[in-house]
Order: sequence, then C-alpha cells, then structure tokens
Amino acid sequence: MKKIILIAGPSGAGKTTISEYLKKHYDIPRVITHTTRPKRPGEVDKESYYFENDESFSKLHFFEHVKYGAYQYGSSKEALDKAWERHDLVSLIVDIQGVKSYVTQLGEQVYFLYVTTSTIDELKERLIRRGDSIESVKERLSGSELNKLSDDLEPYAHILVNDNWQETTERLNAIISSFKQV
Ligand SMILES: Nc1ncnc2c1ncn2[C@@H]1O[C@H](COP(=O)(O)OP(=O)(O)OP(=O)(O)O)[C@@H](O)[C@H]1O
Ligand SMILES: Nc1nc2c(ncn2[C@@H]2O[C@H](COP(=O)(O)O)[C@@H](O)[C@H]2O)c(=O)[nH]1
Repeated sequence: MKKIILIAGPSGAGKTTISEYLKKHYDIPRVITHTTRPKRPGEVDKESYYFENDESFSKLHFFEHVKYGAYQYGSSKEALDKAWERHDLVSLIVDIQGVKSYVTQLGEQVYFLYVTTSTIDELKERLIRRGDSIESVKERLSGSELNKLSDDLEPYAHILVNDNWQETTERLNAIISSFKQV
C-alpha cells in the first residue's frame, strides 16, 4: 500500500529539515506543494514549492488547500500521484488543517509526524536567525498559524520535540523503522 508521512508543526520547528533528512537517509522524497507566497531567500522553484500566481493556482486540482494571510497553499493530486509512481513512501509538509483532510481522505495510508520545540522562544530565535521579519514571526507564532496539535489528531501523532538535532535523529530513526515493520 502506498503511504504518506505528513509533517506538521509550528513555523521554525524543523519540518523542512526533517523532510530533508528523510530524503537523504531513507530516500523518502517530499511531495512539493504549491503556494502563491513570494520566495524566501534561498528557496528554489519546484524544490521548495511550486511558486504560483493566483491564476495558475486556480487551475490546479487540489487534494486540499488553505489560505494563510494573503497567500494560498495547496497540495495537488497530480504531485502526490507522480511521487507515488516511483516511491511507496513519501512525505508532505502541511498545516494542521491539511493533516485533518488527509486523515479523513486517506485513513490508514497516513503517518503523522508532529514536530515542535519545548518553547516558543526557541522558534522565535530560529525564525529571526533565518531572516524572517519581526511582524512575520509574530503572525506565524500566534493563533491558528501556530499549528497546535488538536485533540482529535493526537491519537495519530508521532510527536518529535526537536530541541536537539542528535536526539531528533535518534527518535526519527526509531519511528521510521517502526513504519517499515508494518
Ligand atoms: N534541532 C535544531 N536545532 C537548532 N536549529 C534547528 C534545529 N532543527 C532545525 N533548525 C533550524 O531552524 C530553522 C527552521 O527550520 P525549518 O526551516 O526546517 O523549519 P520549518 O518547520 O520547516 O519552518 P517553516 O514552517 O517556517 O518553513 C532552520 O534554520 C533550521 O536549520
Ligand atoms: N494545508 C496545507 N498547508 C501547507 C501546504 N504547503 C505548506 N503548508 C503549510 O503552510 C504553512 C506556511 O508555510 P511557509 O512555507 O510559508 O512557512 C506551514 O504550516 C506549512 O506546513 C499545503 O499544500 N497545504
């Protein structure tokens, strides 16, 4: 059965870093999602996201999509099917709403990694170090954008507290080997 590892959590928790580790160490590719937000420094079209405008975004067929502030984000059926053609296990970074859509639509094909840190201050420092503006950090770390783990999703979640990268990789290795035993 084709499966998908959903990676969700607050901004700066380390979702992208973890997806890169899964690619490098387990050959688990990330399904690239689509967004209308502008590129951040260092981001690459078709690798970080498919960067779209409102018109090109409106023409895609989405599994699910959400709006954050002025920008749209969505995961397409085309991209998931394409990734599953070559890999039985793939990953995808989404917000908590996206996780709910996938759990509802794909059921037991879904694994869920919830990534967080012990403190919000740690997230704040990482985002500022990454070059995010103070306004954007405030927005990302408040309200629904904080991507808190909801009670209904808790039973599905493998929680990774990514304070220390060495400990995170050890826990990730254990989680991935448990997935591979199923
Ligand atoms: N365990 C860690 N200790 C310290 N820094 C870390 C750790 N894990 C990731 N980082 C750093 O924190 C920053 C944010 O990580 P990353 O981009 O992976 O987060 P993210 O959850 O994908 O954020 P966003 O949702 O905003 O894209 C990066 O600069 C990354 O190198
Ligand atoms: N539901 C979805 N959420 C998505 C998708 N692609 C990304 N995201 C989430 O958006 C926020 C903001 O991302 P950022 O790159 O601007 O920091 C973050 O929580 C992502 O996980 C998607 O296709 N669907």
